[in-house]
Amino acid sequence: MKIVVLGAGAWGTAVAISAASHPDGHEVSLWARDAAQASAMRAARENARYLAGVPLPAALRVADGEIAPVLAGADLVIVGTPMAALRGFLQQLRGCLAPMAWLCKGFEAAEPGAPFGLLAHEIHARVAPQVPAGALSGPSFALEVARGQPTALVAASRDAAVREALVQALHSPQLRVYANDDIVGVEVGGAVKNVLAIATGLCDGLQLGLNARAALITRGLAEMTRLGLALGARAETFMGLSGLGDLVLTATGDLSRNRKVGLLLAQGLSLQQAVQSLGHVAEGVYTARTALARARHAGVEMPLAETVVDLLDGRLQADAALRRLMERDPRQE
Ligand SMILES: NC(=O)c1ccc[n+]([C@@H]2O[C@H](COP(=O)([O-])OP(=O)(O)OC[C@H]3O[C@@H](n4cnc5c(N)ncnc54)[C@H](O)[C@@H]3O)[C@@H](O)[C@H]2O)c1
Ligand SMILES: O=P(O)(O)OC[C@H](O)CO
Repeated sequence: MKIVVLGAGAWGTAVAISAASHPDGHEVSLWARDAAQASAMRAARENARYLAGVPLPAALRVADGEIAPVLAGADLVIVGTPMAALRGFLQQLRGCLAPMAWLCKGFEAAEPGAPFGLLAHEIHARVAPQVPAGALSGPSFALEVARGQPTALVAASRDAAVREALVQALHSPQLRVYANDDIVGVEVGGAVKNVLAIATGLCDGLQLGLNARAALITRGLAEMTRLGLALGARAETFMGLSGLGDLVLTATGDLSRNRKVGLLLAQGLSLQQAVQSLGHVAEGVYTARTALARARHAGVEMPLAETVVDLLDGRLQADAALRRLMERDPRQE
């Protein structure tokens, strides 16, 4: 296959490395918007800024500049940027006939005048519905995938051809790719787990204990599922890789940037300091407000997300956040 990955951050690069190492011998291009970064990657055969120490396979070509020539003849196009850049790429890809998939996990910030922001498949439906598309999600730290460590992902799309293209491109002895047609469930899981990972980082940073962490993850899963069901997802999706799987990984794995934001807030850093120190995107910071706005619009209660939003917006101090959650009225599980 000829595969193009747009965006040379940590995850775009890791997915491109994985595709270029595939036993079927795919031809893979990784496009970076920054020409200097692309040229450094070509020279060093490494993405030193985002994935230092992992060599780029010989079958991986690094591109920059105009996107159209890079896309020519592609069998699969993967957008590897954060959520905030997806709409712009979908607009550019309107004429694309090849299956495409995005890697971002989150809700877009609300457009001016809109009551709330959208999930990626909702942006796709409005901007480029004619392009066959879907999401690649699931529990996956870029560094582990780039190193070829065992990982299982989910190819989510209502379009079977997109699910099949992703499986054909990436399923390998190192990387299992499961197909799922519940794109709403897969995307709600991928977005909300980022918010919950901030909460878990905070909980662990404040040394509240393992009981508290388990309670947070379990109640977080309930919260995520409630929102998903209200938006049309299937309940069983939340028990799978893109729900429970990604929530456990991101909430407990120290490679998570979202978890790290929570840990840094617990140390007393401001949100700005925490975000700046990462050097990578932490989608939960941008997604939390939209997730909560969607929940309110759908009449769904999300006390954990609400607490994270109040914390991020400076209305609540770290140590008061847990008190508020613990002081809620008793209820049925
Ligand atoms: N890193 C991971 O382990 C991982 C795993 C699964 C999913 N994700 C998701 O993938 C998405 C990307 O994450 P990441 O870790 O690669 O982020 P990152 O911060 O490492 O890199 C982001 C990349 O996107 C590029 N970019 C940003 N805006 C752009 C624009 N407008 N046009 C072109 N390029 C642009 C940046 O230059 C950078 O190369 C996020 O939504 C994240 O939640 C990340
Ligand atoms: O580092 P994070 O918190 O953005 O999480 C990365 C992946 O989404 C984990 O599946």
